[in-house]
Amino acid sequence: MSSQQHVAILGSGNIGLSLAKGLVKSGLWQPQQITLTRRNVDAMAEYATQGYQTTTNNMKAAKRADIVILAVLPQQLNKLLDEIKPAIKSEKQLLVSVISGVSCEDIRSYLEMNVQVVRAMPNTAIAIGDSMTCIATDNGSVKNVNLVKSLFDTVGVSIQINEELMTSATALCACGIAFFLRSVRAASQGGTEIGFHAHDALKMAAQTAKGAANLLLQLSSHPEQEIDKVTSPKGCTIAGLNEMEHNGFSSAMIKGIKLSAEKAGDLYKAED
Ligand SMILES: NC(=O)C1=CN([C@@H]2O[C@H](COP(=O)(O)OP(=O)(O)OC[C@H]3O[C@@H](n4cnc5c(N)ncnc54)[C@H](O)[C@@H]3O)[C@@H](O)[C@H]2O)C=CC1
Ligand SMILES: O=C(O)[C@@H]1CCC=N1
Repeated sequence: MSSQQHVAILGSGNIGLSLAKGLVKSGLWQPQQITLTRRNVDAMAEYATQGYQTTTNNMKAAKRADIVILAVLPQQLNKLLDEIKPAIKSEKQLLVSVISGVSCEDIRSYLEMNVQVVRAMPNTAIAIGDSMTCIATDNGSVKNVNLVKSLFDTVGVSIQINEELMTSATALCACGIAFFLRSVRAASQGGTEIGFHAHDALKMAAQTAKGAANLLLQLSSHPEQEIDKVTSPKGCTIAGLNEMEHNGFSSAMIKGIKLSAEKAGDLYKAED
């Protein structure tokens, strides 16, 4: 990463601040190369003491930056674009948006400018460097897509997908964190009912979920292949698993993901 490059993160909330921390932790970026904006500058005081530039002035932050990361909520985007429009030069900045439901073309047409836009959809595990991030563009150069990929590779694993799949990626990976957390919570509630203190049950459920995910990631195997190893004939696992399926376990997850994907596609349109 060039030591001359500067990145502005506009809307430094959960995702924006986690990304900033990841970039610095990677050693590829210095805090001095990163400007953070937020409406309440006091909420970034801790970051200012670490050397990040902090400001409420989006226009100035965008003007100075080579990479401008848009990290506000969908309903806050148009106001932000109005603020930064005078600072954006299509030949200078690369815009990176993590905003759900907003296409690259939505951003260009609002700005009335042919600037390069790359979208990135991380999840909140970005805070611990374990995000699954999907990246897409309709006009970004290969060099810029690789640059954005390298930013998000510092905070987890990233893949490039077609832009039309970004709302699906939002549901599966960004919302997905909540779905898996709720299933861990439900497992811990079951654990408490069968005899464990709540904090023990939660730890046991979370570590078991981590082990299950790692079996798939490390062995590159299929869930059913691993499930077959657990389900002894006439055993207790298949009894529990079938009971869950009779109650709609897989169906509930599939329906929830489909609904989230539909909703993700409507988040920005709802603001028009
Ligand atoms: N939370 C999540 O799991 C994920 C969120 N996203 C997307 O990332 C975006 C940000 O989400 P979060 O970080 O969770 O939201 P957040 O609400 O924590 O952060 C947004 C920040 O933007 C600030 N802000 C609003 N208007 C501003 C303006 N004009 N200038 C400067 N700052 C401004 C707010 O004060 C807030 O701190 C959203 O568009 C969301 O769809 C994407 C993937 C995952
Ligand atoms: O719930 C939401 O709308 C945001 C986008 C993806 C995760 N959280």
